[in-house]
Formats: sequence, structure tokens, C-alpha cells
Amino acid sequence: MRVKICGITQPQQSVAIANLGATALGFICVSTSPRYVTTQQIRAAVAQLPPNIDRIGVFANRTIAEIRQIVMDSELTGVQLHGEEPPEFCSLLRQNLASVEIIKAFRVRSLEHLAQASNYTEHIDTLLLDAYHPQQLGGTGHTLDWQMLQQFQPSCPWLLAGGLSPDNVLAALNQVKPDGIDLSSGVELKPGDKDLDQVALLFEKLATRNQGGRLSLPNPHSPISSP
Ligand SMILES: O=C(O)c1ccccc1NCC(=O)[C@H](O)[C@H](O)COP(=O)(O)O
Repeated sequence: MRVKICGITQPQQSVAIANLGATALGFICVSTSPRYVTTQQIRAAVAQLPPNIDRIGVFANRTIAEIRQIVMDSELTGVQLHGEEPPEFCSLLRQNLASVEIIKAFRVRSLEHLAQASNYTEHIDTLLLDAYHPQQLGGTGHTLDWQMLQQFQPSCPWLLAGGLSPDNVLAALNQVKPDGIDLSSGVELKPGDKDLDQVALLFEKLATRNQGGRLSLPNPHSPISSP
């Protein structure tokens, strides 16, 4: 299963978190976030990473030209759209960023709202479901209604986000069957400063579950993901 740890700001933490088992790291390119990082900071954070770790830039309501520039300058392998980007925008971005994973974050307000996710699946690589908050775009620490997601089976891979932590991740995965998970504030000391003990605990918990025999699903864009 993919495990993305988001909101990395410190180079030494990015390597440590990859070594603990993360398959993807997220870098917040939204300037209003307390986890915001510049292109220079991302470059420093990804410089020592093994090539199989996905490097995802998180954007909200930016232009294609702006996203493309940051992707190129920061050597990102994926883009996560966390704003109000419509399906047509995702499609155009995909055409402009060949072989870069396009993840559309959906901040779920209700079951009716969740139904709109199907409008995106043919234009993106991966969906991410996150908690809705009227003032915050992400990193809220709020969980989704997992019961509501029990039947959620989109036609593309999807990641579960929103308030996950070592304490609740197994309960979430008992109810919901995503292709991967995304965590930020649940493994933090303070915004942008990850708690490596909590990250280690997360992977210990996930390992107990993996002993049950589930196979890992790699990112199809990863250079070493082919059989
Ligand atoms: O984390 C932020 O500060 C942020 C700001 C603006 C847009 C998106 C942001 N985070 C996106 C993520 O992928 C987080 O990991 C996701 O929202 C889950 O966060 P959390 O509930 O803290 O685990």
C-alpha cells in the first residue's frame, strides 16, 4: 500500500521518513500554509532521496504555467491539486506534464458531493479524499466519515487522508479499502516538523496489518515499479 507523508519541510526528515517506509513525500506549495516550502527547500529535501520515493507537490488554484515551473525546478514526480480545480483543468495539466502523476484532492462535504469525484477519474491518475474544513484547505487533522466511504470504489486508484494517525489508522483501514493513505498533522510535533517516533509507530502498526497478507500496490509512474 502507498503511504504518503505530507507537509515535509526539513531535508533530514525527508530521508528519515523514506527510510522508515514512506513511499511518497508531499511538499506544500501553498503559500498560506504553515507547511509551505519554496522550490529551493524542496530541492534540498529531495536531493538525498532514493529514486523510488514519489515527490508530490501540493498546489491550490494555481495556473498550469506556475505548476509546471515548480515541477520542473523541484524535480517533482507528482502534483496534488487541493483547490477548486475542475476536471478540464486536470486534463490540461496532464497533457502539459507527461509522466507526472496527477492527484486530485477532494475535500468531502457529503455523500452527494462525493459522487462528483467520478467526473475526475478519467482526467487524473489518483484521487485523494480529505476532510472538508471551511477555512483550511488541508492539514486539518479532521477525519472523514469512514463508514460513508465503505462502498467507495472509483475507477482510478485512491488515497485516504484526513486526520489519520498511528492511533486510528488500523481502525480506518478496517472500514475503508483505499490504495494508499496520506498523513500530515497526525505524525507532527508542530506544523512542518514531523515526529519521527510517530512515523515509526505508524509503520509498526501497518506492519501488523501487512502480516495478514495484503500485497503492496506501487505507483504505476515509479521508475522501479515494473515487475
Ligand atoms: O497541510 C497543509 O498545510 C495543506 C495546506 C494547503 C493545502 C493542502 C495541505 N495539505 C494537504 C495534504 O495532503 C495533507 O496531508 C492532508 O490534508 C491531510 O492532512 P491531515 O488531516 O493533517 O493528516
